[in-house]
Amino acid sequence: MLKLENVSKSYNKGKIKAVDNVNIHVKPGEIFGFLGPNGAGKTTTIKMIVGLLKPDEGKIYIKNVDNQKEPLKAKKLISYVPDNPKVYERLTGIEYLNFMADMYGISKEIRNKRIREYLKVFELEDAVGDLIKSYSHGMKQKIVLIGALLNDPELFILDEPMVGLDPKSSFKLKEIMRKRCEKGKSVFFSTHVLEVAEKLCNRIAIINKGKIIAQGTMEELKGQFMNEESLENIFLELTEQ
Ligand SMILES: Nc1ncnc2c1ncn2[C@@H]1O[C@H](COP(=O)(O)OP(=O)(O)OP(=O)(O)O)[C@@H](O)[C@H]1O
Repeated sequence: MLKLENVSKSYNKGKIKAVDNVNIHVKPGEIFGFLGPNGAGKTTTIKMIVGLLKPDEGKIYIKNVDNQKEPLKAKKLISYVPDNPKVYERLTGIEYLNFMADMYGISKEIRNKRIREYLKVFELEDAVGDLIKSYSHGMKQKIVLIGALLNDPELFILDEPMVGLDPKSSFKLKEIMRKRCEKGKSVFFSTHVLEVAEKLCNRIAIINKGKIIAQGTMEELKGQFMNEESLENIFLELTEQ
């Protein structure tokens, strides 16, 4: 579903190596957690996957589509929720959702069904006619999530999705992630919340100083780190070296 091959990216004319020869493979039907301390290179990696940044080296494939060679074809397969969603504040919720559906060329019938369904899930039905600038931070996050789900993406990519969501919304999002994966679709998300990653993810990669320092299922990681019981211990041992 998603393959990163020897991907690297530097900032400031090579002075900061944000992502260093990263290899990641996400399979269909997987929830994949991308973990790492602050400044490890998570957002830079995600921005390269979604086509907002160009890798200095390496290749990224989404369902075997090279995201540099065929960017539009690759973008049709994904949806992206950034860590700090900037929404068009002068649109109403429903105008924004229709705009997103137009961008992906979704028919009226399908979009109306999906919009109704997700507005109900995230309890935004009453606010959808109001301007987004009147929304709380959590409501803005939820409208962006709904917008990103409208194209029913093969690969759903989220940067720190749980931050700012209340426990109920966070629970609903996790349910949506699980259901998508049951249908053979995939989710790739970064998080600092290790308990969420441990419970939710089929596989995990840990990045530190731009390099992947561990990748596998929880069982595989526990096998590698025999003395460590929890993901938190493994994470701390690896990232404090
Ligand atoms: N636009 C930029 N210009 C220069 N350096 C940058 C830029 N964006 C990120 N960096 C640097 O690249 C490295 C990786 O940053 P990145 O934002 O990818 O990490 P992150 O793992 O997402 O961090 P966090 O968990 O704090 O969001 C850091 O050293 C950061 O300071």
